[in-house]
Amino acid sequence: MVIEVQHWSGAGNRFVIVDNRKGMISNPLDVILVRSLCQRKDLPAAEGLLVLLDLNETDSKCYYDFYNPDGSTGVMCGNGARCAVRHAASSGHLERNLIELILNGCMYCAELIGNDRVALRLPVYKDLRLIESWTYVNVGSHHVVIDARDIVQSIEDFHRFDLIRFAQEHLNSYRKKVGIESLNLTIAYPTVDQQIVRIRTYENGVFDETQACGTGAVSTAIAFWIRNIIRQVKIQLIPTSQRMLTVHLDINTEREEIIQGMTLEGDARQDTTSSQFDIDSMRYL
Ligand SMILES: N[C@H](CCC[C@H](N)C(=O)O)C(=O)O
Repeated sequence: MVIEVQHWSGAGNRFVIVDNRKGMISNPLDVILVRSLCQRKDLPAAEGLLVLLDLNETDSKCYYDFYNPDGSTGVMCGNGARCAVRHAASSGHLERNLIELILNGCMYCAELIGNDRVALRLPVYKDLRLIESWTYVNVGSHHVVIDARDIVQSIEDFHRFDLIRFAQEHLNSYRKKVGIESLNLTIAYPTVDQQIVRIRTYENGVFDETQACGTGAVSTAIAFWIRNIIRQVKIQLIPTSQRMLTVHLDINTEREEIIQGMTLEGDARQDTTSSQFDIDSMRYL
C-alpha cells in the first residue's frame, strides 16, 4: 500500500508527517517503518516523524504522535509540535487560530501567527537540577544544558566545536549523574549583551546534531534564567539552522525564581512537495 508523506520543518528541525486518520498503519508504528520513513529519498534524513491520528475541526483540536528517527516515542518535541498544528490547519478547516494539540497524549495550546509562525504554550517543567556548572531540565523531554563558555573561548570556537565527538565522549557521564538514558545535550553561548543565545543540540533518538531543538531552546532559557545568566523574560535563541526561536518565560511576580510556564515561538513550514512511500516494501517511490 502506498501512502503520502509530507516534508515539514520547524526552525530548520526536519520532520516527515503522515496523515493516519484512516488507520492505514497500525499505531504505534513499527520501529523499522519509522526508521524507513525518516530515511528520505533525495532529501536529508528527517529528524523526527509526526503521525496525524485525528482532527476535530469545530473544536480546533488535533491529535498526533511524535517519533524519533530511531523509533523511540513518548517525548515532547517543540519544533514538531509547531509543525503538527500548522499541518493540522492545512489538512482541515480549523475554526480558530487557537489550537489544542494532543501530542503523544499530552495537551498543549498553540496559536497560529501570520503565515508560518506558531506560539506553543508548554506546562511548567517537570524537573530542574543545577549540577556542577551544567543544568538538567525535564520539559517533557530530557535536556542537559551546558554554558558553552565553560568549554570554548570564543563564538568562533563555538561554531567549530566538535559537538558530536563531545557528546559521544561525555553523554554517558551525564546519564549516570542524572540517572536518565534519553538525554539531549545542548551547548549554549550567550552574546555579550545577553540579547541572543546561540545553541547547538545533540539529540537523543537522532544521535546527531540537529538543525534545531525546540525543547532544547526552552531548557536553555530556563537554565540561563535560573542561573542569572539571562534576565530577560523574552529570550531569542539561534540554532544551527539560523532560524530563530523565541522563548517567553512566565515568571511569578512575587518570586522571580519561580517559572510558571513557557511559550516557544518559531516558524513551521512545509518544505517541498509530498512523497509516495510504499509500506509493503518500506521504501520511498
Ligand atoms: N529527540 C528528543 C525529542 C525531540 C526534541 C526536539 N526535536 C524538539 O524540537 O524539541 C528526545 O528524544 O528527547
